[in-house]
Amino acid sequence: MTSTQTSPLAFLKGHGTENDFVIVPDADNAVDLPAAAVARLCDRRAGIGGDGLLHVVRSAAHPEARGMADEAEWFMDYRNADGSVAEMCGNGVRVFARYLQYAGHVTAGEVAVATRGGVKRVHLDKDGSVTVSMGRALLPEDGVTVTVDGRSWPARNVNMGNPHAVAFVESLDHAGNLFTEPPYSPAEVYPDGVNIEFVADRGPRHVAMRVHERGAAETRSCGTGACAVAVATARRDGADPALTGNPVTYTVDVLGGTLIITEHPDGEIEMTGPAVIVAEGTIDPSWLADGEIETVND
Ligand SMILES: N[C@@H](CCC[C@H](N)C(=O)O)C(=O)O
Repeated sequence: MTSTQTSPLAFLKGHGTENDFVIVPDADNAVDLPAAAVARLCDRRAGIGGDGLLHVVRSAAHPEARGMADEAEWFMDYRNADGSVAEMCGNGVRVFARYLQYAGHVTAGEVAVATRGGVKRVHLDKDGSVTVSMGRALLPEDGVTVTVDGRSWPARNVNMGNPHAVAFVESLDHAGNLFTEPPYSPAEVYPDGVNIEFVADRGPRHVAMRVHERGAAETRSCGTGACAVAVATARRDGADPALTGNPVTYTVDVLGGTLIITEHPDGEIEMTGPAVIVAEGTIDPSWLADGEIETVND
């Protein structure tokens, strides 16, 4: 926000499987949101609190989204809790679509949302869940070794528009407290940082995960992470839809609920789960413009 912002700023709060977001509607892209302001808003003690922030802007009004304006009227300008910019957020885009419906910008049915990871088609299902077509996963050959409390695991490199390292563990407790990012090597594999998922088996086509998110620490869910986990698990299980010609569906339990992930033979990945708006209000502009950021989201 610029120091010239003097009128109260509208916000909403929403979450998808408890991956929670501050939502800032700003159709004309008139609000400047530097990293410090985003971190202040996402601070759980001194601010509103969230794993990230959804800046809701018309695509035509945002330099990064103008090229997508013909396909998608709205752009999800996604920020992590520490203020850093991310390419994509799977739960965020489902909550973003729920917000568009809540605000009357769209009715139930399908809505296209522009993201830094391209245009995503989101379906507001009649049962209250939200399904998003996430596109295809990339599976670079190079992986890393992740270490927690003296235990190490190989982690599969999966790119869902944003980077993920997926490690299979015997118990999710082995991921430790995840207050800080687990060390991984070689670091060069992820020059822009990475989201790290720990996965444990729960049954046939059913896994559970915990995640350390880039720019936010441990969160209770990560949509792109759940997709990365489903793809990595399918490859581990010898269930590559491109080879079998059959879609494969995984149930992925996260700390905040359950996501259903289907990978189709053409590589397209669909994710379904809840997305809710829980509150709305106004931000005091003098509070936001003022003061130091002393704590990070936890
Ligand atoms: N929680 C999100 C992912 C948000 C971005 C991530 N922290 C990154 O920096 O890549 C999701 O639901 O996908």
